[in-house]
Amino acid sequence: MSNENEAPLPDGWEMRTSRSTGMTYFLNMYTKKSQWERPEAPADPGEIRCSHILVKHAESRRPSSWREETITRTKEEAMELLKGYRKQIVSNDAAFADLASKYSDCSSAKRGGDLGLFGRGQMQQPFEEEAYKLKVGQLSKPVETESGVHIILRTV
Ligand SMILES: Cn1nc(-c2ccccc2)cc1C(=O)N[C@H](Cc1nc2ccccc2[nH]1)C(=O)O
Repeated sequence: MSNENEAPLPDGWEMRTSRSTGMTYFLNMYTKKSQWERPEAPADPGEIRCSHILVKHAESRRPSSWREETITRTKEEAMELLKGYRKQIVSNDAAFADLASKYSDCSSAKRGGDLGLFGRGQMQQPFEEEAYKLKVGQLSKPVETESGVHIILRTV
């Protein structure tokens, strides 16, 4: 039985009682791994799944995409475009996957921006850092990487 005075558990954890010993342990609801110590930080989700809309610019690592052979827009112009897409999504005037499939400069545009499942260490650091902060269903603020400027939707 948890003491009602105890602080609530960080996100993603559940308190369980061992059938064999009656001792309390803690279960990471994402990875199903357990531990005896009371967690002090949100449970690491292991792999997550995200979709994104990428707008490249002239300073992008590869200023070319399925949409445009040579991308010449400035970083500022890319950011303005992306903020416009984000506004349409937040106001429900457009669906994320529709805008991604039309305007994203990433080849994942063909899948509505879906990147599939990924773990830490697979994506460029600024992208990973922002993606792992998101709760499922949450849309990020614009994020800059060497590829360009992104908005990220966490889906799993
Ligand atoms: C990381 N990744 N996954 C796909 C992908 C996934 C599923 C289906 C098709 C393509 C494409 C990419 C990729 O790096 N694309 C690059 C652009 C890009 N740069 C990224 C940096 C971080 C996250 C996603 C990113 N996408 C490109 O097309 O020039």
